[in-house]
Amino acid sequence: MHSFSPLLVVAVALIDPDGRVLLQQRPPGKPMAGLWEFPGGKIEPGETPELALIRELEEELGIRTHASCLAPATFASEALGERHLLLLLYVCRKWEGIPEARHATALKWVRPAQMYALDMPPADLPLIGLLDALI
Ligand SMILES: Nc1nc2c([nH]c(=O)n2[C@@H]2O[C@H](COP(=O)(O)OP(=O)(O)OP(=O)(O)O)[C@@H](O)[C@H]2O)c(=O)[nH]1
Repeated sequence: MHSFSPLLVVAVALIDPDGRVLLQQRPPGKPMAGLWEFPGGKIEPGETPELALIRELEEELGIRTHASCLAPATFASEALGERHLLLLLYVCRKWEGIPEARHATALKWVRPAQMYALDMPPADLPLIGLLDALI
């Protein structure tokens, strides 16, 4: 039987009071360098998705949030090389601190409609319409 071991990734649309969403640009040297993505990363063994996201937000952006501020929004299911990516997307409107690009090349706040014009990972494209409807 074919064994299926998905790559579990958690990501978040941080939404500011103007309805803009934070994207970060993947740095050189990483797969998909230069593409604009939602902050997040792989869920480590033993972590809940929410704790993985809280950890990634601290590491990548230097901001703090709580599980109660993370609302599950949608997910993406997409082939990724030899693996299969399951990307769990949350939305969050409340955090502490000002996001800074600790890992990314750059950050930018964009409205969902503007995302269609940006280079984003293939898994992210189906998520844009949902965010557009949600915000
Ligand atoms: N964070 C994030 N990852 C995404 C998005 N879309 C997408 O396909 N991915 C993929 O999901 C995976 C996330 O892994 P990562 O490399 O960013 O996460 P990480 O920080 O745990 O990795 P590292 O510790 O190996 O550097 C990558 O293969 C990345 O290309 C997205 O919107 N946000």
